[in-house]
Amino acid sequence: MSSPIVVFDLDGTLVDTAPDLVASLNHAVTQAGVEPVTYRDLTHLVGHGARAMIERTFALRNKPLDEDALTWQMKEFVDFYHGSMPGDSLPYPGMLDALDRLTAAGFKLAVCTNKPEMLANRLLERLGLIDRFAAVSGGDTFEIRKPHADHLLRTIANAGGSAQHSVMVGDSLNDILVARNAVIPSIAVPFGYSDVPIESLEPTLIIRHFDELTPELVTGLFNGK
Ligand SMILES: O=C(O)COP(=O)(O)O
Ligand SMILES: [Mg+2]
Repeated sequence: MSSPIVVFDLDGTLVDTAPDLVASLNHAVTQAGVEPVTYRDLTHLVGHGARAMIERTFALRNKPLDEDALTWQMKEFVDFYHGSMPGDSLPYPGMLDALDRLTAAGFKLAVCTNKPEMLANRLLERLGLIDRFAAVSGGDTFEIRKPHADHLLRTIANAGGSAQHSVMVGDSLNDILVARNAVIPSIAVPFGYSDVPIESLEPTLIIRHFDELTPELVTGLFNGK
């Protein structure tokens, strides 16, 4: 029988990965003479996976990037990031307790991220979180990715969850869009890496802190559908 499920985005939602994303990106791009980026830049660069983050960084700095250079940049980025995990990345306040509450109430949990699957799994392993999730899918797990509805729907199916009894929790446009495309309620958090105010994304609900993420709150969204 399929279970109720809460699906989470990873970067900027479950875990504050910004310091390591910035450090790994700068490790790669500065070797090509590209000016290092800052946390403020990151909100415009992140969200579409690692390749897009590198491409956007070169575009931001008006530097050309051909296919071979991109392949080389990806390897530098991934090797450095993978090798330093978990680095300075930390779960957001209250996140672990929220996962405990939901699991105790019978919810399945899953991760739907545009981060490459291998990096997502490694980060969750290094933070001791991997066993909490019935499924983890990355930007390269399927032939499509967020905001395509199937990224979320296939994550839910892989986790043995029920799409009718599911919500998507995220920090950015692609998380709210994937939920809307899949006709699933969305919960936005304001502490991640959105480049626009999350109110403008029109999620079903906004929570300011993980303490607000209770089984009752989630179940209320199912009933409201
Ligand atoms: O790494 C990215 O570009 C996006 O990651 P997220 O989907 O977990 O926010
Ligand atoms: Mg995110």
